[in-house]
Amino acid sequence: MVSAVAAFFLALPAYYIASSAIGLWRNIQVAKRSGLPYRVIPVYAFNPIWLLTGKRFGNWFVTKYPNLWVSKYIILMVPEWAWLYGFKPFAEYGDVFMTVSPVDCHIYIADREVITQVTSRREDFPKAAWLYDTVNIFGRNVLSTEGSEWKFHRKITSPSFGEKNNALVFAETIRQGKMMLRKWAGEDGKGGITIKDVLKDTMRMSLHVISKAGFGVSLQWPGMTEDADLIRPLSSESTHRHTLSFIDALAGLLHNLLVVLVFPKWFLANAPFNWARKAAEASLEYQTYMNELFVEKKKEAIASEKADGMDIMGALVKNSYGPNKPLDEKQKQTTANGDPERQTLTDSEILGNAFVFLVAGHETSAGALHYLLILLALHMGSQRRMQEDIDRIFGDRPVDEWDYNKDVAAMQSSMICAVMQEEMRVIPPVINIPKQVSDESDQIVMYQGKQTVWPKGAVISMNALALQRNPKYWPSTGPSKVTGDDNDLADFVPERWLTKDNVNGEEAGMDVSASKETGRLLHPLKGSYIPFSDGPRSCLGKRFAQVEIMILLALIFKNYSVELAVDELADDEAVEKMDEKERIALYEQQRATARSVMKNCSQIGLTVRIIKGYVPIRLVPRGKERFIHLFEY
Ligand code: HEM
Repeated sequence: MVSAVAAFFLALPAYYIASSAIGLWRNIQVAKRSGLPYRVIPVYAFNPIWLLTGKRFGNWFVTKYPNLWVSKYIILMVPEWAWLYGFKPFAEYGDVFMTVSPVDCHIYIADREVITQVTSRREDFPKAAWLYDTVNIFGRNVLSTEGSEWKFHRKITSPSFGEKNNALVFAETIRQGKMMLRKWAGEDGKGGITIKDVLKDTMRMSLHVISKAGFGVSLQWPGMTEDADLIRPLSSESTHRHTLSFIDALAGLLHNLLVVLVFPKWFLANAPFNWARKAAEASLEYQTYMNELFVEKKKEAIASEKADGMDIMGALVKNSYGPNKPLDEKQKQTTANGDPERQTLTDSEILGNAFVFLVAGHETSAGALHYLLILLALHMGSQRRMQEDIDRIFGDRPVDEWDYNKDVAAMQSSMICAVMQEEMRVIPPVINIPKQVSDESDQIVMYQGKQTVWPKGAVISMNALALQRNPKYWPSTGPSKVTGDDNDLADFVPERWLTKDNVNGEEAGMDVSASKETGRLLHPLKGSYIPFSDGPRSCLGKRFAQVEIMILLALIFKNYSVELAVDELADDEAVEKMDEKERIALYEQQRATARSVMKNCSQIGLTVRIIKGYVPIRLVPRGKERFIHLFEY
């Protein structure tokens, strides 16, 4: 008996090695047939044990022994190599290459023509929808579905992201931005307050905007009004006794998103851990609030109220229940699959879509704004140029007179837009946008003028970060001032978007003609700029996010400059006594610290964010800067 058990355990590793070797051999044959350059990686990069240990060990090895032949194998196995090494692997292996492991063939792309083929041939290269299965917990939706079901969701949800909603985003961002400024610059508006957890506040900011523009619920910042965190049902018909406020339910759910998506609710609710029960509570409270909102919106839709300034969920409910609803009640109960006639979403689908708007629109915008504030504190010249454009566009007009139609159009051809575009070029919130080759058949893709055969079912990553640093498509303004590299494509240089300053554009193959959408800003070649993805499955909330980010930049930088806070190096009194030279040296020291913190990013959740440390900043009234005016631009 003992020897049988021992034999079994001895056989296990042998079986594992043999099956891995056979899998690897098979996948190498597939890679050879494809005609793509490929690299063999002996361990599947998403092996859970490797995922936990590989980043530290792999990155240490690759950094310490970059020229060893083993490093060339390890580099593509290091979890998050896409963030850590940027364009480097593509410079070495080509703009499209395949990794071959015992488990799969995975295709990575940083070539704009290939990206355009993948994004435009939607049925040949569907979304890897299985990656998003878990976000169906509150109902099926536009983010997680594919095929005819996705088409249906997209058709119904797109109109609710129209201009009326964007105007609502504009107005609500101003309202929320004013409250955030009161927190950051103090009630007297004098600034000088060190803000440590910038991301926490930008998260609150974007959550409040989506709460109003997505669900029609107005929220206040803590301490701004008495009923900021009031706990009350959102429907007069509800008798539910809430235990969390609406904002705490949303924030709690998003904070525990991975846990809620992975574990069943009954398990979390009964688990012996406080964090698990809190996650279950937030999820239940969120669901109850949403059901209450739904009841109210249905009443409004039936009564034909709130035609203007409609929030996204309100527009979806109106489509299903309003007087002009396309089809009858019975059809709402059927499934979308194979039902091309259907014109309205079911109740569960409306709630499912509301949830993904919250998830997709919250962290992405908040993260971008967080990075923007730090990058502008690091790049004082760009900050100054943006402020000049803000003055030109808004002049002395009070904020209440800012106008959605006029001002957004003007911002789109200004340094405000350049700064935003550049931030998403160097740090795209979603680094690897996932696709797959259709399960039905292999697909032919043209790469560098030749046919390549992409094996059916293969996973694809469109690597936005490497693509957007590819020197074939992007003009460098010179050697990097940060790293000394021979181009500055990994650096934040918003000026490269201003066509009149862009001397390298044509040489680098850029289409430097002003685009219709962005006026005098650089118009990237098709497929070379994809922070919002591209093609029919690109981001539904692109304009929503752009309006939100640009108007916030204008609001903050109209009256304030943003500087790095130096509290950890010197207190205010010490800074006061310093001469110019000492201040410059101090700020340079803090800049170096900020840069090293910013390297410590990771895409653990949905988007990239700093995982260790933080970069504190301060708002300073314009004209009263302590540091940044001392630097030459
Ligand atoms: C800076 C902000 C944002 C960025 C960078 C961004 C980026 C993206 C990307 C890369 C995708 C494609 C994902 C994939 O195919 O796997 C996507 C899809 C999507 N985004 Fe955004 N997003 C942002 C803001 C928003 C906002 C504010 C909303 C809604 C309020 C939103 C709603 C969506 C939806 C619904 C989809 C799925 C579209 C479909 O599959 O048809 N996003 N976004």
